[in-house]
Amino acid sequence: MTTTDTAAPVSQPFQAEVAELLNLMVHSVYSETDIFLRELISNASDACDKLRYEAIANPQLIPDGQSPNITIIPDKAANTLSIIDTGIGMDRQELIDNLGTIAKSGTKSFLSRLTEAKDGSNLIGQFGVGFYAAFMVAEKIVVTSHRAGTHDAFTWTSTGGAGFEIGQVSDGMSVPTGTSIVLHLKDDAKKYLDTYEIERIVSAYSDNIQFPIMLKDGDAVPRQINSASALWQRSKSELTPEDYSAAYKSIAHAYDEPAMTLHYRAEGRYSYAVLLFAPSQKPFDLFEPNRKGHVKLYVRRVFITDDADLLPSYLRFIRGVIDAEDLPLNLSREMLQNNPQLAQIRKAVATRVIGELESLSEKDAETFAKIWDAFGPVIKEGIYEDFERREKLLALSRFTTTSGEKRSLKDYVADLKPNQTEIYYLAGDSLDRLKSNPKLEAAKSRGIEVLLLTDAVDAFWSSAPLDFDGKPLKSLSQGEVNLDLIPRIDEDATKDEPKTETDEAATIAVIKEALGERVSDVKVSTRLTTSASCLVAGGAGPDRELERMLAMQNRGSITKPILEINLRHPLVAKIAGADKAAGGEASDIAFLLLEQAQILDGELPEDPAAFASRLNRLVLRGL
Ligand SMILES: Nc1ncnc2c1ncn2[C@@H]1O[C@H](COP(=O)(O)OP(=O)(O)OP(=O)(O)O)[C@@H](O)[C@H]1O
Repeated sequence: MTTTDTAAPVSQPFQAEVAELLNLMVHSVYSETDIFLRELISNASDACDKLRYEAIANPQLIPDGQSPNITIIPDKAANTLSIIDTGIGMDRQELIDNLGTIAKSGTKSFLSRLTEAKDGSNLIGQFGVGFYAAFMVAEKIVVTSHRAGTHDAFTWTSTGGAGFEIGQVSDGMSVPTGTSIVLHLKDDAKKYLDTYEIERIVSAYSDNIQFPIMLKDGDAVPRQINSASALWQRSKSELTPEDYSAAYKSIAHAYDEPAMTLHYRAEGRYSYAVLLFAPSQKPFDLFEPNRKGHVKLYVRRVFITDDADLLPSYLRFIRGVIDAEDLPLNLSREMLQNNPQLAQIRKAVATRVIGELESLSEKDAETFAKIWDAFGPVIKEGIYEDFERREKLLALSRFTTTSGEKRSLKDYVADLKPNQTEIYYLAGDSLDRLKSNPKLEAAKSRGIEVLLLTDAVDAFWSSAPLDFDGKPLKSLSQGEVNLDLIPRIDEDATKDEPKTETDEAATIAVIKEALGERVSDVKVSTRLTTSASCLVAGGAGPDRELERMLAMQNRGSITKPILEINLRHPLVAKIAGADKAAGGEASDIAFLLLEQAQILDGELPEDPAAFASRLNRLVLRGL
């Protein structure tokens, strides 16, 4: 390739995060340096995919007779390893943007984890860091690229320090379209010049790349070193678990093992092949706000887009390929959204994925638990969004409850207590706090199981009116909860409960008077057995946890709660005989009932200083 520059190259600094990442790569003791080749080959393959796609509308982008390929050239004399593709190429700005910045916010957060981790280098292997991995083996990298459809070619050169240089090739048209990446290898990376090593890595990691990978060793005729077949088009019986694992890693650019594999061919009105995987590890972009999926759409083995939203957002963790036979190759954006065949495929595949998760949960609970731990909070978004599949998603869901972990609603319903007709839950932000929340008392005293919901998404889906197996889901911190029909199992405890004859109406009136506008109502609680008070939301409004979360995101205000009191509690009983003047003992107790309930819900009293002095006053009086 001609790399003479017409003008002096221009230096550009790396974005701060890139510089930080490179620093880590260069100094990392990470031993799995092989991954660099895999990263460069997958980028080359993506570039070939993109060119083939653009050429559907614009066939002259691919010269006659040329089929996309990737060539690897080790040059022992020059101590360089080149990876050359005939893909889409990059223009000047794309070189700067793609190889000088980190666009994905997920990568940034990965980076901070890398920096924080004691042995961050292990994480490199888990996530892959794309192109920049090449700096583990190269002291200098020269990229020469010619964007298809343009006349110019540019070079990008870096030694991995603070920045890179951009130059222009004098005769751009002498450079074939595509990208060549020349790695000037570090002394300890010379093994990558051995053809044996290259073949080993390609067959381990990149055999599934759909384009031929050619190895050109000196003057020998280049030979193909991968099988270059679309694995999803092969029949299941030909494939081993290792084939699937390799395909997953190569299609998803992943480093973990797939926890679930779904491979089938749909025939009938529409024909298409499906190869989908559920990862076993949480990818770092799972909670990007765009909630984009990662399933690639192919049409007759030609990559079309990875942006077709082939699965609902709550299945965005699923990776893989759907290859349709009967769609036109030149699918426009509108067609992607409105094509009835794609709509049909979307629906059928989502149902299949959920079905597969269902059968995995029955056949292999341990593997399903892995998927649930990593992606449960995402799947639960579907309970809220996918009305049609709500029941199925609820059935898939696993919960930590007062009876144990990983409980399904089916388990819950099987253990219902006599006369129990509802499924109870309590939402909050910490499991420990929920476990000690007084709102559980009445349920506990009857041995009733309660779902403890601590994922941020729980407050949302549980706000929809839901039932499972005909049993409505009911929050213990909202509206009326009456468990009186369900027998108590702690009869001994009830014997010890003080039988105080508190005047209900008078006590409530005193508390109301003291708290004024702070609460919407004061009621006698059926939820409490031992604690003095708790706060609940009115029956019609949202659950308190949801309100609190929405308020934190400035999406609504908190309505006034209802204070529920336990008439049997000695503190409540004290009100009757206490000084009822404004600011007197009765008022102090009323405030204390409110404020301790707030604290138990994980909130702070509105005026912590006043809270402290009231508490001190009461304690001193007692002493
Ligand atoms: N050979 C290439 N041809 C064309 N573009 C390339 C090539 N290599 C890299 N790029 C561009 O540079 C971008 C950054 O590459 P990089 O490998 O760092 O991340 P990525 O491929 O986007 O992500 P990941 O590898 O983690 O999935 C790519 O998205 C692509 O746009």
